[in-house]
Order: sequence, then structure tokens, then C-alpha cells
Amino acid sequence: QIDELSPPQLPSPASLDFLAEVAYSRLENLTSDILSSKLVQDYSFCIHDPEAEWNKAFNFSSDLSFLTACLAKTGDAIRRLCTAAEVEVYFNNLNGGSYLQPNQNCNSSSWVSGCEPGWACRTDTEDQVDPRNSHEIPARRSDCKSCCEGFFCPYGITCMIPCPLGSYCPVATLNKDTGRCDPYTYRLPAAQPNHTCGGANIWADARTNSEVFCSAGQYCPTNIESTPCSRGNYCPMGSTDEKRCFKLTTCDSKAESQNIHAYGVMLIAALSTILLIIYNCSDQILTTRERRYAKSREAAARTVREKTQARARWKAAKEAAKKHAIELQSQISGKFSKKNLTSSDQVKILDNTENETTYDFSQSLSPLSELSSAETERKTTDPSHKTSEASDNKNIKKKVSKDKEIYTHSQIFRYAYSQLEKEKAQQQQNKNLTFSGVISMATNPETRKRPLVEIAFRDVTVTLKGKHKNLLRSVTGKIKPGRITAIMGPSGAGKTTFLSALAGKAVGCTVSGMILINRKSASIHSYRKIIGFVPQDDIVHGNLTVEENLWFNARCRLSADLPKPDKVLIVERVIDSLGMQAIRGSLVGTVEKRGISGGQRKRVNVGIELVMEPSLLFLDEPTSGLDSSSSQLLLRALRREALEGVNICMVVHQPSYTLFQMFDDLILLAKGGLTVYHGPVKKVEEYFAGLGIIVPERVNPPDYFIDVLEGMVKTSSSSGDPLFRQ
Ligand SMILES: Nc1ncnc2c1ncn2[C@@H]1O[C@H](COP(=O)(O)OP(=O)(O)OP(=O)(O)O)[C@@H](O)[C@H]1O
Repeated sequence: QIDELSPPQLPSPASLDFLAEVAYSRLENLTSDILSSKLVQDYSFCIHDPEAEWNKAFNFSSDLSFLTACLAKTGDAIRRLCTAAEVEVYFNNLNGGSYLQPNQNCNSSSWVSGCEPGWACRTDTEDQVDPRNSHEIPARRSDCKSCCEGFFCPYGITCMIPCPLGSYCPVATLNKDTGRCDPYTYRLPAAQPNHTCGGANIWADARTNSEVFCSAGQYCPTNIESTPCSRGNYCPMGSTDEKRCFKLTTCDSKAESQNIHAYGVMLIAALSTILLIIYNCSDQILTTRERRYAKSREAAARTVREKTQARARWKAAKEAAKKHAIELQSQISGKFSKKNLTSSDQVKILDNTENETTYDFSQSLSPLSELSSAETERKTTDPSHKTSEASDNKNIKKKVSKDKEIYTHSQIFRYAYSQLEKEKAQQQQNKNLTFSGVISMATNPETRKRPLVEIAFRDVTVTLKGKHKNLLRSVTGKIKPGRITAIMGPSGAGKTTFLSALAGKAVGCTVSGMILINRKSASIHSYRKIIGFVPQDDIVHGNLTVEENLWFNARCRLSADLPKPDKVLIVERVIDSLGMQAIRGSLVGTVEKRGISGGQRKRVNVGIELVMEPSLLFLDEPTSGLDSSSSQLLLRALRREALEGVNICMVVHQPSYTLFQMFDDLILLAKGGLTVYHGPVKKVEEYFAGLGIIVPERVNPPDYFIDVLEGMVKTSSSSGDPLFRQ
């Protein structure tokens, strides 16, 4: 039948192209509307570039099989195709957003079957209608039939428009249950019982209707074919071909999209695994690192200890040899000629040998000992070396301290422990120093490391803001560097208030009087970098170990320019000085998680202030809750700080007599913030005795003085109040 068709009746591809062009140009205006329409928004996930997709959609299929099929069905498809004028009317109506206005072929007087949705008629004349040049709507009322597959025939128009690529326009079938023409939604006209379901009509409301597209899960290579998407591929709505799914995604047959959820799940699983690995490994890495550090620290400490012991043994042996040489000399004097060695020669030899050994020893203690062996060899063989050794060493040390990278952990620890040993030896020597000795040591620029701070206060009065209540009255005195001052008094006497006033931390109070720092009237806040304050309450991090707490503070509060070996030295010194070696790796603990003991916790509190190397240290009841030996341990550590010239001032409650004697000065306050005594601890008993207050035997003097101030003990002077120095 197709073969019988004469060539002019077959619409040329050019005609179809022209129709597409017209449709396309009309749709350009529509595109922006359509792009923002619900239709596109709903499916935007599968349309990567909506504009391009739409443009593509209005390219007509080059496969004209739908047209030949139509010719076979109608025999005169060319006379049924819409002209440019009809297409324009159609799209103008569509553009206006209104229902299609029936054209002249479908007005109320000339309504034909082709005006129904899905139906079309041929032109009334036998003349060839040139779709390209026709500007008038031709009369088209003859031989009305259902619209061909692959075309759409809107309501009110009696011609066919080819469906664009990506759409699927089959001929409808009647659904007896609903009475509608599937897959479209129109009904058969009621007055025409012989009328069948026609072709597509739905371009009439393309902006709101998604049925125009090839449905999701199917692909339509032409607008008359719809094929289910095969497994491993996916077909979003309007597909003309299948799209391959990515690897690792599951695409069943008729898949509308790639199962990207699988990607999401896999990504989450991978991330969780990585995080889990990092979490577990980080814990393990930290533990391993800690262990490694601990090992190198212990090894360094052992080496230093052994060297110190060896040195002590060598010294003892040398002393014995010296003694022996002198004895021997006296015994055999006269028996040898003058050429023989005198005892002083022997001693000289011993001294020389000792010097050499000392040199080796210091080399081994120094972090520089691990410098290249060639360098060491050069030093020992070069005769000029020894004279310039000291200056060389200094220069290299300077260089080394600037260049932190050449230190390994074991070198750093060896350096720290050898320094600590030296300091201990020095402290041993200075153990019996008098106050003036300590001061001269602290002021000696060779040994002094920290600036000295002296605080003098005169008539310091603290008044509660708004209430005019005096918490402290006219307290006068001085706290000096290198000394430990205890502030004592009954509960509520104003000890904490006094400490806070001196430290510039009195909140909600007015402080009057004069406070001089190093004899200058200056704000205490400008000295805050060298002032430590240990409050009554904990300031430790319970979830960190003791060492971590100290390091946290060292890193935050010590100068960033300070080389790491020096920071290690400071932290190790504090750990050593407060006797925290055994608990350095223990967790401090929280309410939920038990950690170190209360006494150890107090020491950590003090330690985190000591790592900043303060010149002035205030402590509010650091020994409260500690037994006598723990308190003494803490006081001994503070004493070592005082030996370096640190000015220490602390509130203390009920000290044992031994502890009491470890303080240098005492400020005794009575209730109402009155000063009872301010002077050396050694003279307090004498002072009270002068007032007729004699401490009975077997009574702890500090306890007795507090009892007197509390009024619990009657004394001969109780009534006269000679006690208070206002
Ligand atoms: N901000 C404040 N508001 C109200 N009263 C205050 C304030 N600060 C201190 N006081 C009062 O001042 C007095 C002294 O307090 P402070 O804490 O200095 O005493 P303390 O001698 O340290 O006592 P304790 O030994 O019991 O700790 C107390 O009676 C206290 O109630």
C-alpha cells in the first residue's frame, strides 16, 4: 500500500523540519515558563540541563517510520498535517496558558469529528497545501479519523502535529471501567457512538502534564516505540535511549534512576570505617607514643643517675687517693730524692685526671654529646680545642637551643634530667643558706632566672560594694621574694579576701589603701604573666592525665619562643619537685570517673601554676584536706621555688607545728579583717608571750592562737584588746 503512494503525497523531511522549526520558535517563548513549571521541577533530578533537554525534545525524530505508518493508515497524511498557521494558533493558545480556542474549523457552526481530542481531518480541497507558506488556516473538515500514532491532535484543531523526540504518542484505547481513552485522559464524545479513541491530545496542557514524555523506566527511540529499560541501565522520563549505570550502583530493569542511595550508604560506611580506624589507631598511636616517651625518659633518668653516682664514686675515690698520697708522702719523706714526685704533684695529677673525667662526664650529660663522633674526635685531639672549649660550647649551645630540630626525645630528656641533677646538687649546697644568702643567690644574675617581686601594702581596706561592710581593715605589711608567707586566722576572718585583694582578684568589693609592687605604684594586672594564683577550688582538667594538665598549661602560658628542651625541663622539674613521677600518666579524674587522690589533685593544682615559672605565687588553702606528710611535701616543693627567689603567699588552715615552722612569715587576721600579727614565724610565740598569751605545753601554737582569736580560750588580755593592730 505504501508503494502505491505517489511521491508528492509523502511529506518531505523538509516539511517536518519546518513544522519543528515553527513549533520550536513558538516554544522559545514558552521555555522560561515551562522551565519554572512544576513539571520540570518535579523531574529536575533527572534533567541535568533542563534547557538543553527541552531543546533536544523539540528535535523531531529522523526516523520517519511513524509517518509512513500514518500514510499507510490514512493514505493522505500530508493533507492532515497542520500548517504553520494552525501550529501558530495552537502554540499561541498554549503560550497564553488558556484552554485551546477552537479554530474556524471547529466553531459552533462547523463542529466536526476531527475537533474532538485525538482526531484529525484532511483539507477540503485536493490542492497541495504548502505547510511552509500557508498563512491561513485551511478548511479541514473531510474524512475525519483518529490521529496517527506519533502525532498529536489537540482538541479544537482538526489537524496533526508530529510529537517531538522523547515523547510517546501511541493511539489510545478505551478503558471501559473509567470510560476514558488510555493513556490519555479524554473521553469519547457523548453524541457520537461510533467515535473511537484517537491519538494523543495531551500537548494541549504540556506545562502541567507529564504524560507527554516517554515514561520513566522506559525509553522511546521514536515517538511510537516505548521499550522497558534493561538491567544495568536507567531511563529517566523522556529518554530516547538507555543510560548506563555507574559501577557499584544497582540498576534493575525498568530503573528510573541510578540507585545513588547505595553510593550514599557506601560513603557513610566508608567514612565510618575510616573514622573508626582513626579513632582506634589514634588511641593506640597516642599510647605507643606515650610509652616510647616514657621509655626514653626512664632511660635518660637512669643514665643521668648512673653518671651522677659514678661521679660521686670518682670523687670519693679521688679524695681517698689524695688522703692516701699525703699520708704516704709524710711517711716516706726524705727517703726519695728531690726528683721524685711530691704529694702536691700527685694531687695535681689527680686534679688533672679529674678535670679530664669531668669533661667527659659533662659531655655525656649534655645533649650535645650526640653530635657527630668526628666532631668529638676533633675536640679531643686538637690541642687548641680545650682553651676554646668553653666558648665553643656556649656558642653551640646557643645555636642548638635556637635550632630545636636537632634534639631527639632522649636527648631532651637527658638534658632535662642532667639539669635537674645539677640543680639538686646546688640546692644541697645552699640548703643551709641564711635569708640573706638566699636573696644574694636569687639576685645573682648568674643563677637568677626569674624577676623578683616584692609587694608592700599599706592600710588596705576592703569594703563590700553597696553594703558598706568592711571585710578587711587597714592591713599593712610586706611580702618579700624568697620567702613563704602564711596567712592564718579564724574562718571568715578575711584571709581569702586579703589574698584576692593583693592579687587584684577581689570581685564585688572596693579595695582602698596603697599596694606597691617593687616600691612602685602600679597595677598588679600588668604583672599577671609572672603571678600565679592557686584558688581554693580545682582548676584541673579531669579528663587529662597529670602530665597532660601540666603540658597544657606549659604550652598555653610559657613563651612560645622558649625552646622545647627548656619546656620539658620546666615540666619535669615541677613533676619531680611535687613528687608526681608515679602518677604522671594517671588520669586526674572527674565526678563520674575516679582518678588520682585528693592530695595528689591539690599538688596538680599547684603544679599547673608552677609550670608558668611565677615570681609571685598566691595559694588559697593548698594544704586543706592533706595529711601532714603530704602538706610537708608540698611545702618542701614551694620552699625550692622560694630558693629561686619566688615570693610565696598562702592561706593555710590548722597547720601542724612542723608545717608551721616551714613558713618564714605570718600574717594573722582576726574576724572583721583586723591584723593581729605580721612578722617572722619564729617570733610569733615571743610576741604573744609579750602580751601575756603563753602557749600551753603540748598545744600546737597556731591552733592555740586561732582559739584565742575565736574567743574559745580566755586569756588575761582578752578584755583589753591589745591584740589588734589597727
Ligand atoms: N563577695 C562577697 N559578698 C558577701 N560577703 C562576702 C564576699 N566576700 C567575702 N565576704 C564575707 O567576708 C568574710 C570573709 O570572707 P573570706 O572568704 O575572706 O574569709 P576566710 O577567712 O577566707 O574564710 P575561710 O577560712 O572560711 O575560707 C566572710 O564573712 C564572707 O562572708
